[in-house]
Amino acid sequence: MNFFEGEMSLEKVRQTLIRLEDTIIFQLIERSQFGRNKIIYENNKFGFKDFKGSFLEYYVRERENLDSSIRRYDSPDELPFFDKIQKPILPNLDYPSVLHPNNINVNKKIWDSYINNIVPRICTIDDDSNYGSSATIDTACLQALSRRIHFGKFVAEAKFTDPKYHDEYVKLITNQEKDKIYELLTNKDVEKKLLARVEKKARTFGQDIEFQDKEIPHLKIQPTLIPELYNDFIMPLTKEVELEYLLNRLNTPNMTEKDKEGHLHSSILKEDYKI
Ligand SMILES: C=C(O[C@@H]1C=C(C(=O)O)C=C[C@H]1O)C(=O)O
Repeated sequence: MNFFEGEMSLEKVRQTLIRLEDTIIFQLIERSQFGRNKIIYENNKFGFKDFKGSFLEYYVRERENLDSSIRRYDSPDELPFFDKIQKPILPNLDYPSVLHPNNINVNKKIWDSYINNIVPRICTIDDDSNYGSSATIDTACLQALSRRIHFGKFVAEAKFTDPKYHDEYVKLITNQEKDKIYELLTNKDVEKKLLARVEKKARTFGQDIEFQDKEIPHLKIQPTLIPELYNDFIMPLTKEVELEYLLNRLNTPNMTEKDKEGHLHSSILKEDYKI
């Protein structure tokens, strides 16, 4: 089953977001076991030939070159529906293409938030020289975060097509009323439940089995950090994607069958759109 069979239901999309929490939390816990290793995010520190970026950018680029499932587009016309609806993204951008196929402004924010806020908060040790391991997990973290945040497009599409809110959205979008759209797409109840759930998951997934006999379980990560990161970065960025998608929603024709198909073969792997 995928989102496009029948109505695109908000419930189905939300279930996927919940499932993606597991991936994100596991990867962040993994990353927290290594030092911050700041040097891997700084440009020009490793003396790569003909490459001026950071170790992480180099690493991600090389990894993607090996991964045939990452599709690079030759022109904006090739972009599938959901990418067209955002500003078309051309290849040869500054940032690695794990994050490319979608919205470049958001991609930059994901990248910057991750490096400047998320990593410093979860890594308690400063530098332990595990540069390769750190970059490997960073790639997985960025992929998981990017995927989750860009799912905002599906969330927004489901909200837009919901008969209960459709007319209201059309009116607000016609007038480009950003704040009101943001307010309408925000669901405080869902957010509150999410924050409680991800803390519980962090507490559960982060237990060290070796220390199980002790009365107080040994936790690999401070569990309250995870809801903090969701609250400060992951949810706001998701909502930004939703908002931008909706602001552009009336400029684009409805999805054709071909668009639906194309989309399922697009940037984010096909499997990830299945439930
Ligand atoms: C994703 C949604 O939209 C908003 C963003 C949320 C999030 O990023 O988790 C949660 C609730 C909403 O405020 C949703 O409604 O499920």
